[in-house]
Amino acid sequence: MWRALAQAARGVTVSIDCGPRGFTLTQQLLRHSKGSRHITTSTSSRNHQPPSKYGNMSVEKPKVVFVLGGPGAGKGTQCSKIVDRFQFTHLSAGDLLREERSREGSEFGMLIEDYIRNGKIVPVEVTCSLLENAMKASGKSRFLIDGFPRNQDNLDGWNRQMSEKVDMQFVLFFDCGEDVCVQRCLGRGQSGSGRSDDNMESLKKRIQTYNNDSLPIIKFFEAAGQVKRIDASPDADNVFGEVERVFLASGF
Ligand SMILES: Nc1ncnc2c1ncn2[C@@H]1O[C@H](COP(=O)(O)OP(=O)(O)OP(=O)(O)O)[C@@H](O)[C@H]1O
Ligand SMILES: Nc1ccn([C@@H]2O[C@H](COP(=O)(O)O)[C@@H](O)[C@H]2O)c(=O)n1
Repeated sequence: MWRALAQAARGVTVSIDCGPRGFTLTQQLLRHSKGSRHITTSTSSRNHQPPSKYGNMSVEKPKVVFVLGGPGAGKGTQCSKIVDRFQFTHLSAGDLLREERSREGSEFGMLIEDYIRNGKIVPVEVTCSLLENAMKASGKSRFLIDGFPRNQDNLDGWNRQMSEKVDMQFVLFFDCGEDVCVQRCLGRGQSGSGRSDDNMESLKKRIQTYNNDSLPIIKFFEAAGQVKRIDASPDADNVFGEVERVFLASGF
């Protein structure tokens, strides 16, 4: 079982106790932060994204939109459309974890696979470091952070490590019934997603995690007036119509 032992100043270096051998997580992850497959950014010249000032931390903070919703609600689908239309870089926490799981030599591969297959939330020290590394590596300044924060541990870790370094705009919440979510994930599995969690057994656990751990986080943001709720049950183009309205109204 993983246990966070300590977090150094500014949350950059994190030591994780992973069984008998200790190691420094950020050193492990930083070596592999360049050229990641999970990053999708607009290539259209009309959507040219201003260069980031994140590297030297001296000027404007990067803007972040959290994208939340049940498994299969359509977060990734809508993020691709937002990237095409607005000046954002898409970072999926799940994609980053899958990439780290598959990386040759990763110390975390088997543990991440166990968490994903069982629909559990990976300790924030891993996920938040992957996100921060990807943000820095992108050189961009507007981020859709998809599938994060997913539980209280995610939120607490983000607040320790990242909240003061970024300018969080709002939470984009894709609200979708459980049955629709399940059918979409099963359909994605049947279409060859190759995901080890697009099956009924994993989905039951993912939905339980969503209801028990993720919904309270969405409610927390809602109470703070930070949630933009989108009905995610219509077809993807109609959902995007609503998403577009939200981004335009928010000045993007
Ligand atoms: N509005 C929609 N109507 C019908 N199908 C959709 C819609 N949005 C997405 N899908 C399909 O549902 C499946 C899940 O979509 P997507 O991967 O975008 O969801 P997600 O919320 O990112 O899922 P996860 O959290 O499991 O990664 C995909 O096969 C996608 O093509
Ligand atoms: N913050 C997160 C996000 C995801 N995970 C794990 O990855 C699985 C798949 O996530 P998707 O967003 O791609 O559906 C999820 O079920 C978790 O096991 C996580 O641990 N923390």
